[in-house]
This record gives sequence, structure tokens and C-alpha cells, in this order.
Amino acid sequence: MTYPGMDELRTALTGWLPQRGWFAANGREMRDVRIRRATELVDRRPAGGPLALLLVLEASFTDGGAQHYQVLLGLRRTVSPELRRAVFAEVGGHAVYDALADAELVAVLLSTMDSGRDVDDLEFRSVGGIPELSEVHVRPISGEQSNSSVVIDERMVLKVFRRLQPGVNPDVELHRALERARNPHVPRFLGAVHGRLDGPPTSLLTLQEFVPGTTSGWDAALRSLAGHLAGESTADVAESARALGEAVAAVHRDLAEVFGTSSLDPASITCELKSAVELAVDSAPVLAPHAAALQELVDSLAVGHDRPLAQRVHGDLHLGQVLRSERGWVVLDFEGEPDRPLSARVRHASPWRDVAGMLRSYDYAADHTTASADDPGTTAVRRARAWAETAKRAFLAGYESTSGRRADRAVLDAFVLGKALYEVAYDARHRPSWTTIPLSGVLRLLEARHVR
Ligand SMILES: Nc1ncnc2c1ncn2[C@@H]1O[C@H](COP(=O)(O)OP(=O)(O)O)[C@@H](O)[C@H]1O
Ligand SMILES: O=P(O)(O)O[C@H]1O[C@H](CO)[C@@H](O[C@H]2O[C@H](CO)[C@@H](O)[C@H](O)[C@H]2O)[C@H](O)[C@H]1O
Repeated sequence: MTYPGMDELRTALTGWLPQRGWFAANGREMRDVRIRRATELVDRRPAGGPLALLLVLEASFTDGGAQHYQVLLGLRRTVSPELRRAVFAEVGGHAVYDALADAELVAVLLSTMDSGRDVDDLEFRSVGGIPELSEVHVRPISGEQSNSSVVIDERMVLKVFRRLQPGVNPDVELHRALERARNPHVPRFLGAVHGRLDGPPTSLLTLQEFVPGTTSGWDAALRSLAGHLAGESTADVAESARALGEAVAAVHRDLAEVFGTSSLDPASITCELKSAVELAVDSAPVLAPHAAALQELVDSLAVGHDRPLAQRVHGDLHLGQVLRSERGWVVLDFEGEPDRPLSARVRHASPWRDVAGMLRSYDYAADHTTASADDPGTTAVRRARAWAETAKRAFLAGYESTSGRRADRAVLDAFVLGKALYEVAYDARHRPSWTTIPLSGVLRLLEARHVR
């Protein structure tokens, strides 16, 4: 390797890593950071030109566990004032920064993908060729994402998977399959990069079409809610939620066709719910007085003897994962719930899990909008609840009509409760001030049980 100061670099990364928004070990005490692999990506650089390094870091924790993270670095002797903002260390006479900030290095990644070359054991591949660009312009996609994405020339999105688990990421696997099926509800899939981590090919980067002029389902929901609280009708959300239900059903149809279907052991749903109760109660002690009632609720939801249908699903469907565009709804990010192990995320699951994710998301949006209202009897809260009920009904109707499947109420209720419990644990870990939002959802489900 021609870059200097690996030890110095490791030290700099040890301080930098835990401050990243995508670092998924908040609250755990880090023991050490090791560089597990380092690949130089620019092979014929002019003297003094930039270097790009793809690193896999292993963060180990005092509790004995470890996690792997991908870091793409740029190194330059001199940096432009713009790039200077991204610099977080000076090592061996080089400024070190996140390579995604450097358009020249992003262009190198694209051309390597386009060439279909291997660099060491990294496989750079594209599907159908990458659009030619005269000048690469890169802007980051901001937000609280688990990975890092940049928009390239308003035409493509390059995503760097941050936390790595050995294996092909379902975001790549499912997106590629939906592309082959010509599904209209996903952005065009343009390519991916895989490397080896403890054996199997492991997804590192993915490239897709940038869908222009979109509004996220979450932003659209908040806007619609604001309008409804100000007195507008719920006709807009009914129409758009129905179309979203139809789109999700079309995605499920193609996934079932490509990956096949199987059936679920109904006991596994109950078992998963019981663990979700425990995890939620551990994460949010305010739930402790309700633990017994929640376990009772789980038992009462005990799903019948039929073996529910299972197939590959999105796995973490919510309003933040869908975009409203000129060509209708587009579904993103097939990675599944980021905190679950990859082995669990690639298993067949009930399609009603995705449906439940979206039903919860309409409730989540309504509760978010009225989070500061203490009294559930206020007009705002009542209107927000009515909005959520309209949206959920329309979404379910759209899903059922396109899929030709009818919801089994017990199965659906079980997944809705499971998702709300998951959200309590997720928010407690990642954004504690939001935990009250899913908590009110869980408490409402408990209350509904009592009045039935
Ligand atoms: N192909 C795309 N076209 C337009 N916007 C996109 C596209 N892909 C991602 N985005 C935007 O980036 C955000 C994050 O993308 P996502 O795939 O959900 O990342 P993460 O895995 O980090 O959660 C999305 O919510 C959306 O606003
Ligand atoms: O988008 P990610 O894959 O990172 O999903 C995780 O984070 C989401 C929050 O960003 C979280 O979603 C929850 O909050 C959303 C509003 O911010 C809401 O639309 C969802 O319904 C709610 O579940 C998601 O659960 C988590 O896995």
C-alpha cells in the first residue's frame, strides 16, 4: 500500500466512527477499532492526485461483541476549500475525508462499476451500463439514514452500506430481482459492488436511478394531516393511500413470483411477539406496569391453525421508505429492519408484516403530529385519529384489491402490535425523545383490547 500512517489513520477513525449518525452501537462502550481490510481504489493516479480507500473497520465492544463498518475515504495532499469541510484528520501529509464528498472519486467508482472490473476481490458491476456524465456533480442525501447516499447529477443515487454483515444485502438482492421483473414501483437498478467479509460475497455499494421531483410518503402524510387539522377533507389521503396499497401489492406479487412462497409456522408469530414485548419493556421501563397485559394481548391474538403464507418481503416498510412521484408510488430500501441480523432479514415472512408496517406508519404520523397534545379528547387529536383511520382503510383496500388476498385480522393485528413494539425499542435506542409516539400506539392497542 502506498498510503502512509495506517496506525495514525486507525487512531483518527477510532474517534470519528462513534460520532457518525449511522454508527449503530449507541450506548455500548467501544473497546477498539481495527482495520479489517483496506483496498486502494484509484490505481493509475497522477502523482499528487487523490487516493480512494475502501476500509472495513471492526469495532469491538467491552461487552464482547463486534460490528463491521464500511468507510470510503479520500486522501489528498491539498484540498479545495469545499472539500476542506469534510476533512476529519491529517495523516502522513494527507487530508483525510469521506470520499463521497469528492466528485472526482465518485466518478472513479462509477467508471469502475461501468467497466465491470474487479479490484482485488471487490466485484464492481453495472446493469445495462451507467449513463455517461461529462462532469460529475455530487450532493449528499441528508436525513437519519442507516447508510450514506449521494445523488449524482440528479440522475443516480449511490448508496454506501455502512454496517456490514456477511452476505448479499436484501436491498441489492430484492431490488435487482424487481428490476428484472420490470416492476414499475422501484427506481431502476443500475449496479452494485460486492466484496468478501468472512467468506460470502458481501454488498458494499449499490447504484440506482434517482427519481426526480418526489415527495416522501412521510412528508406527504404530514402535509395532508396539517391540511386535515385545518379543516380539509380526507379525500386526498384516501386516494393516495389506496394507490400505495396497490403498489405494495404489485411489489409483493413480483417478489412471490421470483422467490416463491412458503408457509409460516403460526407459533413463530406468537413467539416473535413475546420477545418483542420483552424487548420493548426493557427499552422503555414506562411499559413495565403493562407487561402482563401485553403478554395477555399476545396470547389472545394467538393466530389460528392455518399456516399463513410467507414470501420475501420488504421487511421495514413505512412512509419514509416510499416516494410519491409522477409515475406513482416508488418503494425504496429493501434492507429490512436494520437492527435485525441478516439471516433473519432474508427469511420468508408474512406479507402482512409489510402491510402492518404501513398501517402503523399512518398511526405514527398522526401521533407525531399531535404528540404535544396532553388531552386525547382535543379536536386536533380526534381529527388526526380520523385521518389515520381513513388512510389505513384505504391502504388496506388497495392492497387487498390488487393482491386478491384478504387480511386475516388476527395475523394483521399481531404484526401491527409487533411493529409498534419494535418501534418503541428502536426509538428508545436511536431517538429517545420520539419514544412516546410508538408508546401511545402500544397503549391504544391495549385499550382497544379492553373495550372489545
Ligand atoms: N432512487 C431514489 N430517488 C430519489 N430519492 C431517493 C432515492 N433513493 C433514496 N432516496 C432518498 O434518500 C432517502 C434515503 O434512502 P434509503 O434507501 O431509505 O437509505 P437508508 O438505507 O440509509 O435508509 C430516501 O428516504 C429518499 O428521500
Ligand atoms: O428507514 P430505516 O430503515 O432506517 O428505518 C428505521 O428508522 C425509521 C425512522 O427513521 C423507523 O420508522 C419509524 O419512524 C418513521 C418516521 O420517522 C415512521 O414513518 C415509521 O412508521 C416508524 O416505524 C423504522 O421503524 C426503523 O426501522
